Amino acid sequence: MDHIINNNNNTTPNNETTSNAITSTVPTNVFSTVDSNTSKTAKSKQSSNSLFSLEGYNNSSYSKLDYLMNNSSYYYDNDEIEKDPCFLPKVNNTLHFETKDIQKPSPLSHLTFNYPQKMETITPTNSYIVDNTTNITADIHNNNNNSNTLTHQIHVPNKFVIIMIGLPAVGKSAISKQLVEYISQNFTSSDDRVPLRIEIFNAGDMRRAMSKKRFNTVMNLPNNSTDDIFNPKNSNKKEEFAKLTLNKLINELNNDFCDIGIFDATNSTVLRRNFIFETLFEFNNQQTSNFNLIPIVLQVTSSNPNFIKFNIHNKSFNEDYFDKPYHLAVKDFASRLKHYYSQFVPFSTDEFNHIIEKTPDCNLFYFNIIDAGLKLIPEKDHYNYLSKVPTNSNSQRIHFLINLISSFVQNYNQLYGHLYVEKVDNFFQNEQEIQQPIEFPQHFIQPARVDNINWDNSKKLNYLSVLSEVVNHDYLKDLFGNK
Ligand SMILES: Nc1ncnc2c1ncn2[C@@H]1O[C@H](COP(=O)(O)OP(=O)(O)OP(=O)(O)O)[C@@H](O)[C@H]1O
Ligand SMILES: O=P(O)(O)OC[C@H]1O[C@](O)(CO)[C@@H](O)[C@@H]1O
Repeated sequence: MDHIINNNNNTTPNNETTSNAITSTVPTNVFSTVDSNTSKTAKSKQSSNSLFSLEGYNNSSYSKLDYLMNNSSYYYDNDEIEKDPCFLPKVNNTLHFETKDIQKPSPLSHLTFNYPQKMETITPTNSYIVDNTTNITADIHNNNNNSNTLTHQIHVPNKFVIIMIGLPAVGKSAISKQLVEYISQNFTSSDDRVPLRIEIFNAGDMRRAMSKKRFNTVMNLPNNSTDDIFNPKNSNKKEEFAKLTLNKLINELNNDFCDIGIFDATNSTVLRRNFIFETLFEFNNQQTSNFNLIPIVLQVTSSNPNFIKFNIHNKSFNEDYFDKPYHLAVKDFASRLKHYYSQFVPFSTDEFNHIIEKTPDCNLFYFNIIDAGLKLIPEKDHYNYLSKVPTNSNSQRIHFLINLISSFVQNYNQLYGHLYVEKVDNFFQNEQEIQQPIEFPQHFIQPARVDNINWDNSKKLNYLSVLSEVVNHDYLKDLFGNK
């Protein structure tokens, strides 16, 4: 459906006065925009054919507006303006919209824009944007000082990208799934709100899918070949999978298949995160982007050795190791973890501040979950940066989601974390029963996954034995020594 800028001036157009009797005086055209803090008005430079012009906008808003305008059709008193309207090259940050042979706006006439449908979702990013709703008001003044005000709001919906950060096996994927559940549950109970659709995009799944395509197998231990992609010296391969995952996420958001994309990867280096933020902000500035993407960082940290051991244990049953014996899987994952610890840089408030300094017109949110929510983060240590003060329903959506995530994080331990902590405690209950390492029995040579289904106490003791051997005091010291 096309969107029409309607005349919202109560003055009814009067055909008698909309004759072509335009004086040679160039009408003063005003294109004004409103934002929640300030009202900005850009007056036209008077130019012979200028219908209106805009000044004071920066490159990105200029290019979007330029695109918007060039892809619109224009009607003047219900007659389509036949000659393509065009823009003069931008001079001094002023956008001049010109038509070659249009009659100049006459008293009380209508000017109508038809935006192509996709324009509805274009995200202008700058000063003329009000929380992603663009108020475009064009006052066409004539020399009698009558004016018609043409107003239209372009709603540019927000979508959200939750960027998980954390070392392998800290629980990012588990928490992502819990967050999906939490958000979905809280939406179903709401009255008139449209539920937000959430999807998880996991870089490990992408790696496995791509490797499967390439080798028709996922049998190679990711860490047991010359191709060790977890070794920092091979990081470019891993980066490719991350890029593919992020692209997939952005595409699905842009095609409106979901509203929130969770980017589930370690995102453990500043370089990677810079890439993510730049990609998202560039997307927001692109003319072809249908939505404005708001990044939300959710960092998961765990320093409890039992948590780490338990998680490594669980990881040895994941898809990377479905055909591998338990002890090999544990060793391999432990070695992967070492690589990650050696290069991990936690997301910090400095990094947060740096991003918003570089991109002051962005929105950015930052949350932490530490040790399954056992360590509480003071509310003030969750960071919110909203460059645009919300006013309308579009921004209510941001507030609603951010409040929801905030309450998920603040109450994480009561909501989900305590169950996990219980499981860890149960798992280690009998650890003291292990006197010395046990010989690997036959079932350890079988694929680990088979064993995991119904492990009895004796198997558990064997698991603990292997774990204690691999993830031992020296290993943990080495791990944390790197930090
Ligand atoms: N908060 C948690 N709630 C429930 N289970 C958890 C939690 N944290 C860790 N786990 C357990 O630890 C294992 C590893 O967690 P998970 O796979 O979520 O880690 P991850 O950070 O996504 O790891 P990776 O980066 O290697 O994919 C899971 O199988 C899960 O059983
Ligand atoms: O590319 P990143 O940020 O290291 O994260 C993805 C990787 O993290 C892991 O989940 C680490 O265990 C792998 O499965 C996956 O390949």
